Amino acid sequence: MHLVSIDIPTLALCRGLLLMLLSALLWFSMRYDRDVSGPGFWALGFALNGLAILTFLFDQPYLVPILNLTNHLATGLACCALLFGFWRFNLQPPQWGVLGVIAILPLIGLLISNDLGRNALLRVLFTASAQLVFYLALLQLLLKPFRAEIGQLFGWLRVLITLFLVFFAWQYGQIGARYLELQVDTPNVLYSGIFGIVSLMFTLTFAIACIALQLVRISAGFADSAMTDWLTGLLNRRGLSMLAEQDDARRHRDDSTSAVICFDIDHFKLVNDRFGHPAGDQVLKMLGSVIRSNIRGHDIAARQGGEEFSVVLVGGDESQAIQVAERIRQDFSTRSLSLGLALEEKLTVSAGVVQVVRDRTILQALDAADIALYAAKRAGRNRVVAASSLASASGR
Ligand SMILES: Nc1nc2c(ncn2[C@@H]2O[C@H](COP(=O)(O)OP(=O)(O)OP(=O)(O)O)[C@@H](O)[C@H]2O)c(=O)[nH]1
Repeated sequence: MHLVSIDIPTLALCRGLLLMLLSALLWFSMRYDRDVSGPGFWALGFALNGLAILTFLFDQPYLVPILNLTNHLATGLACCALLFGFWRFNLQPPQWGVLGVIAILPLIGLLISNDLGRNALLRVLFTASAQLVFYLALLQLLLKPFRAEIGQLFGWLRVLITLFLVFFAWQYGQIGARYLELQVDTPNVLYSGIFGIVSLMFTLTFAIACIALQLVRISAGFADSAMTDWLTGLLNRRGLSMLAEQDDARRHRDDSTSAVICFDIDHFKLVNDRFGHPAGDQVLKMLGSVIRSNIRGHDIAARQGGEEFSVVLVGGDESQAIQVAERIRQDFSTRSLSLGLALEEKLTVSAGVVQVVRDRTILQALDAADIALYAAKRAGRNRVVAASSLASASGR
């Protein structure tokens, strides 16, 4: 009994064309992305997938060998491109062995089925095995999102793939049973039709999920650049305020400390006046890189504007901050020589240091560090002054 009548070529046409369309959309989205390699491979993968499916539209006997070859080659390469795209997207190294298996299994299936001439089922089973390897590799890859924003989408994709794998196992389990000439009593046309529709829905949802992943990454990139200083790559004032708030909440929760340092390049105006703004920019970039190389990964570094930089030593105290500030001060004056500016003296920085006391915020501590910084300037520059030393001096 036929409950529904499903026209396989029409289904193939819809699926092939929709995949091409989604591939074009992914291609288009790459205009807004700095790292285009991941989505570029997805676009290629979906286009190849579409091409493989469109081969089902033709049924002229003389075309069968070339269509079979195209279908198998395109299916294997499509899975490789999609997987490779996920590796690139997730900033992980590709596993070439897995790609090799996925690309070669469908071709082996094609060769064996032609040589043995038994029937087309063997060929289908080899292609399905390659796809199974692809889905399993993908499931494993989706366990490790490279940034928090995409974690939820990765979770949804895992659920989608797992559900599809159930259908996949059911369909190809039946084909395998037929190949082994086991007795399976199923209305195959209807079931293949249902599998065709499920497979269509899955592939389209999968392609749309890739577009969504790409959009989330693009918007996360925009958010990052709104918080980043264009010249040094450190945080800007906005980024600093956001992370400072997070650190305030953490200290409140853990009842722990942090320390802040403010830096200002001494007589920086002279550099601009004598060597021009581009040379001044070089000096600012260098201080940014000196700071970055002297703090730990979870510390916060920002260029607040002009030649003023600040650092939050997360979980640090005043004595650690003095050490770090001293290290940066010395490193900066040594490395400034490498810029080759014809200055009579080395370039130097002054710094103000303060420990963030209980019930105060990082932004309040930065104001106190600024006062210490200007005390360092008044005392002759090229030195580190702790806010606590000012308080004890004024208390005396
Ligand atoms: N090249 C460059 N210069 C900048 C930038 N932002 C601010 N400046 C310059 O930084 C200089 C700051 O000068 P001042 O505030 O007078 O300070 P200073 O010359 O460093 O003197 P002291 O801080 O008292 O040691 C000005 O000349 C600004 O034009 C920037 O993004 N690039």
